[in-house]
Parts: sequence; C-alpha cells; structure tokens
Amino acid sequence: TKQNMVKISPVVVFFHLSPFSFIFLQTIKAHEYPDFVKIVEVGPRDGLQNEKEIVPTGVKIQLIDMLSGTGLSVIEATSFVSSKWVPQMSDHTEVLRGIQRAPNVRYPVLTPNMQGFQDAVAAGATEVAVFGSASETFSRKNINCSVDESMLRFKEVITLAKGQHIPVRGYVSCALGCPHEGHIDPSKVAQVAKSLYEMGCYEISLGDTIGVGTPGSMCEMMQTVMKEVPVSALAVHCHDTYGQALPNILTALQMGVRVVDSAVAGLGGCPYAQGSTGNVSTEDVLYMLHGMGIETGVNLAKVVEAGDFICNFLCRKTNSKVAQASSKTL
Ligand SMILES: CC(C)(COP(=O)([O-])OP(=O)([O-])OC[C@H]1O[C@@H](n2cnc3c(N)ncnc32)[C@H](O)[C@@H]1OP(=O)([O-])[O-])[C@@H](O)C(=O)NCCC(=O)NCCSC(=O)C[C@@](C)(O)CC(=O)[O-]
Repeated sequence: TKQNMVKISPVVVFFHLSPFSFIFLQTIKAHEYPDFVKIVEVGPRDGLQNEKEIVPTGVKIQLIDMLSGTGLSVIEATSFVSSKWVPQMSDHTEVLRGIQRAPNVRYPVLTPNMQGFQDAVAAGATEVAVFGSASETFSRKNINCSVDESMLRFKEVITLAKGQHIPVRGYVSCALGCPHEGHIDPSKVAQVAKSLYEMGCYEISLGDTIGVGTPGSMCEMMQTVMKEVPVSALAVHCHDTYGQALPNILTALQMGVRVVDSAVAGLGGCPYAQGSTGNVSTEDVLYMLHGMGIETGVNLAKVVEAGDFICNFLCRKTNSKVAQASSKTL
C-alpha cells in the first residue's frame, strides 16, 4: 500500500544514495503519499529553449496541442524574454496565439520583467511565471541583474498581475547547486522562495537547474525552505544530469510536495547553465507515480506520442527511459 511504501522508501532511498542517510532518517517526517500529484509540463519552454536550431513555430504549436490532449492541466508554453538572449523563444507571441487552448489547461509563460509581462498579456497570456535564483552569479548571467534587483522587477510584475487577476508562479533556480558557485546554502533558497511567496506567487518551483542534487541535499534544502513557505505552495523542478531526478522527486513527495515539473521526452537544459542536461521526463515521472497508485489525470501513452513527435522532428532519441522501453515492448 501507499502507507507501507512511505515506511520503507526512506530507508531504501537514503541508505543507498546519501552519505548523510542516518542524519536525515532521524529528521525526515514522512508524509503519506498523496492520491494526486499535479504535473507542470515545461517541455515546450524549458525543453526547447536550449535547442540550437530554431524549431519552427508550427512544430511548437503542434507539440503544445498534442500535450493539451493528454490530460495535463498546466503546460508552460513559451517565454517573453529577449530574442537576443534566447532566440529560440522569439516567436512567443505567435506560439501563444496559435495554440488551441483546451478548456481545463493553463498555459503559463515566463516573464522576467515589465516588458515581458506587457508583451505576454498583449499576446493573450492568462498566467505568468517570474524566475529568480538562489545564486548571485547565476542571476547575473541568466537575467542580467542581481538577486535583489530581480526581486524589485518581480514585485512590479506581480503587483500589475494581481491588478489584472493574473496568477503568478515563481521559480528559484540553483536550489541544489550552481554552475558557477557550486554549493548553495539552503537558507539562501529559503530566503528567495519566501520573498516570492510573500510578494504573491501562488506556487514556488524549486529548480535543481543543473541536476546535481541527491535525496540528501533535496531533503536538507526542503526542510529549510518549508520553515518559510508552506509545503502546499512548493513544487520541484528537477533536471536529470546525474540521474538523480526521480529519487529527488520521491524525496520531495515524502516531505509533502504535491506539484512536479517535468518535460516531455526529457528535453531541455538552461542556456545559462552549461553542462546541465534535460529536465526529468514527464513519461518517467508518470510511470513512477502511476506505479505507486498516485493519480495525475495524465495519459502516459499520449505523452509518449507527443514525445515521439518532437523527437522525430529533432532527429533525436528520447531521454525518457519509459518511452525507450515502451517503444521496444509495444
Ligand atoms: C531578462 C532580460 C530580458 C534582461 O535583459 P537586459 O539586456 O538586461 O535588459 P535591458 O532592460 O537592459 O534591455 C536591453 C534590451 O532588451 C530588451 N528587453 C528587455 N526585456 C525584454 C523582454 N522581456 N523581452 C524582450 N526584450 C526585452 C530591451 O527592449 C532592450 O532592447 P534594445 O533596446 O537593446 O533593442 C534578459 O537577460 C533575458 O532575456 N534573459 C534570458 C533569460 C532566460 O530566458 N533564461 C532561461 C530561462 S530560466 C531557466 O531556464 C531556469 C528555470 C526557470 O527553468 C528553472 C530551473 O531549471 O532552475
């Protein structure tokens, strides 16, 4: 049963993967696994933003439309950032205007500042996300300003969004490590997450931008952040560089997280985080959750189809282990 899994899984996961197992086993307070987990699909944005060859707008639209028919309730569609910085997202307006919006699906877009927010709203955005960082160096390289300056920009965006009843999600990048600074103190993650939450972000997604975290560091970071932000408002966003994304997600679920970001076919990587590989794949997350008896409302086979579509276009093998396995067994 789910309850039994809660009892044994911390032992299995922490014993094998973390040198700090015993410390964390003492301190972790396992929650019962939830009946339902919300998946935030970030493939069309985080998945594609790092692609060197420009993906045609029609392909992006078709991918989003296919994902809209899978049962996903949130699909991050694009970002309203500078085309000079991220050319792949320069067709943001056309993408947002071109998709067939399904009635029960939300399509948030990234907006780093007022210009991005205004352009997004003009293109029809009804939900946005601001993205900060727990690393000072990453913040400068990613959005060209300090962490404190970014908070001032986000405050403006959030205030305006609130006035227009537009929900704002917040990201904290480098929550488990930075490509430039290495270790990031969990208290810094907690501080940025708290600021975003207090400014009015309804949900804070904690990003392991370069996929270096382990269940040990995830547990420590979550414990610190949960002192400042209610766990019901937290999501995890794991990249799979070191193959730790699923155990990290499982750890977050054990600690009460109920929202998981993932990308179809495990596409992705941040253009300002060299060496980081794709996001955890939506297919692998779904397979794990469904296997644990946790519902997501998402049809795995349809997500695999969407993954096939984009991988065929990119002439690339999927990063999803589940999609690879199912193509052999089907
Ligand atoms: C943030 C900016 C825009 C600041 O860019 P900047 O150059 O510092 O901006 P500026 O205010 O100095 O303006 C300079 C020029 O940029 C323009 N500009 C200014 N703002 C915008 C805008 N919103 N959209 C379009 N254009 C914009 C502005 O109009 C001006 O144009 P010019 O007069 O030179 O022709 C820039 O640094 C940028 O676009 N950075 C890219 C950030 C990005 O997309 N990173 C990847 C996403 S984050 C991520 O992947 C991590 C995440 C979320 O997935 C979680 C995780 O894994 O950790």
